[in-house]
Amino acid sequence: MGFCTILCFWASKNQEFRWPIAGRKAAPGFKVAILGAAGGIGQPLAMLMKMNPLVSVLHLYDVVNAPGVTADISHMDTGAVVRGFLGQPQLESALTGMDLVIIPAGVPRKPGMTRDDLFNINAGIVKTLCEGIAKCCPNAVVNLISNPVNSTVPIAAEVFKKAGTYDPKKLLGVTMLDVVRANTFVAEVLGLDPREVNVPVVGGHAGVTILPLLSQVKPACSFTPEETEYLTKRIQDGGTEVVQAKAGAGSATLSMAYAAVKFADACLRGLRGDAGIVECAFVASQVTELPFFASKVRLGRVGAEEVYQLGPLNEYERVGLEKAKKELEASIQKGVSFIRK
Ligand SMILES: NC(=O)c1ccc[n+]([C@@H]2O[C@H](COP(=O)([O-])OP(=O)(O)OC[C@H]3O[C@@H](n4cnc5c(N)ncnc54)[C@H](O)[C@@H]3O)[C@@H](O)[C@H]2O)c1
Ligand SMILES: O=C(O)C[C@H](O)C(=O)O
Repeated sequence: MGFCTILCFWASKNQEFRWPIAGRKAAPGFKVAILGAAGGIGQPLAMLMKMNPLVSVLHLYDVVNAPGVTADISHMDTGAVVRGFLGQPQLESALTGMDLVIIPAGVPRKPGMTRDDLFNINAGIVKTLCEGIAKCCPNAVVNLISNPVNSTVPIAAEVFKKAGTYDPKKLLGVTMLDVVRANTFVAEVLGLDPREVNVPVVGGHAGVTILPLLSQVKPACSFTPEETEYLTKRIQDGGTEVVQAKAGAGSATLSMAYAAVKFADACLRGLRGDAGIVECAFVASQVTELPFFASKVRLGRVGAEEVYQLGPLNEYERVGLEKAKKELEASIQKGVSFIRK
């Protein structure tokens, strides 16, 4: 039996387990927890958050392999103090005192599945984790990655409402990967560096609910109807493109970790009080008649401080919006009913 096996066995029996066992005092900064930290997204996300100078404490929670990932990440010579938490008995310790909780816990798609096919497993996981957040860090900003985001965000909201801790500004469904993909694919068509391109992506995070607003791309540009059709479809199917290429080994993990860190960093800069931090996210919204919708939001000291309207849409986008709302409504309702049943 190797040292790690003994450690994992001991950790699973010992609710007070921490890694490292003796740690140094944390420098000023934000305390961030990753739930699902040993997964395909969780591991590179943990690595990138350990490199973020705004993070002083990084808690890595998972139901498997948290000690191994924590030992590994803790050897990086960056500022954040890293602690690992393994299994449900350690969830409360993982969450207590956190400013930001990032959730990539849950199962990913295999070829042929929709994100909604993940609902039966991931809904329960998100519910349990959010109950922990409501109890241990009710003021934390939550970045929810677990699919189907269109339903897991409403689930989280209902859990927080039930616990009496719901603050719509603090619950953000992560749709940053859609923006990252849109920037990349649009830049390819325009022959630009993707860092020069910004594409707002609104609606939700599944199929036709992913609605890129190509009429609002910066820098200002125009597309032929064929380019619009190609880009919209490619952005909507970006996740499926990766699922198919991975052929059963999961869905996007590395680009998602990159996108999650880009979004988490924006949230932390907002919490710090930086002005003008605007990103797209799936949030409680009055932009349409639906209770949740992804659009640009201004991130500030208390989370999503302002939710922006969609701006002028062209006819192609107006048609897309109607399709998106129809599917979104059902997904939101499914999430709400899971808790209210
Ligand atoms: N929002 C997005 O844009 C986006 C992008 C990519 C993937 N995702 C979703 O993110 C989720 C994770 O994807 P992945 O590729 O990292 O999957 P993965 O299977 O590689 O990792 C998931 C991790 O979650 C852990 N986990 C399971 N149940 C848990 C629980 N109750 N508490 C804590 N951790 C738990 C697993 O042990 C595993 O380590 C999936 O639902 C996937 O669909 C979302
Ligand atoms: O496509 C998936 O299932 C994962 C994720 O939602 C993605 O967009 O890559």
